[in-house]
Amino acid sequence: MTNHVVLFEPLMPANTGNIARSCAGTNTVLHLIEPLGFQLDNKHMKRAGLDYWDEVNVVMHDDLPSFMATLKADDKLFLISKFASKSYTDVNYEDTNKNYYFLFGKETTGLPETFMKEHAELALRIPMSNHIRAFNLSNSVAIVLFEALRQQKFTGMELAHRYEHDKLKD
Ligand SMILES: C[S@@+](CC[C@H](N)C(=O)[O-])C[C@H]1O[C@@H](n2cnc3c(N)ncnc32)[C@H](O)[C@@H]1O
Repeated sequence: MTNHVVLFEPLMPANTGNIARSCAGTNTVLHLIEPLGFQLDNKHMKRAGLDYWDEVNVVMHDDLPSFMATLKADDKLFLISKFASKSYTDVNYEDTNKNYYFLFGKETTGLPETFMKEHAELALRIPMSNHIRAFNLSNSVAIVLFEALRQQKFTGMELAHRYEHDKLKD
């Protein structure tokens, strides 16, 4: 079982850097669908991802159809979009034999409308008030990813760690 975060044409390097850091910390594969709005060596992206960029398994895709062509019959794909009427919490992500792919839209225009309509049954919303247009992309990734990880009982992650200088222990 693996979790996959898929970013459709991300524009802002700091968002992708933050998401790369979250992926490194959760053993999640990061897929980037081109074109990107920045160079992968952008200093803002590197800074947001700090020293963690080398720890992330990054897979590049030329475009959305190329990414879709890599999916296997058993893979579970979800479109993460405010336009969905089903909540991301109303899905079971527990099956540890499956690959879960969470596809997020670009910061300005989200996912393409025709693609959304073709796969409407796969769309999931993060509940939100009407005071904002949408959540930030990297926050949206963290919200959905950690619900999947919670249901998977944080498999492969450390629930506790003994640090050399530990603020809670001697
Ligand atoms: C800044 S939002 C883009 C908003 C854009 N106007 C749109 O049409 O989706 C960037 C991405 O974050 C995710 N996102 C933000 N808020 C969300 C919400 N309430 N529910 C689900 N996804 C959300 C989506 O993947 C979205 O494409």
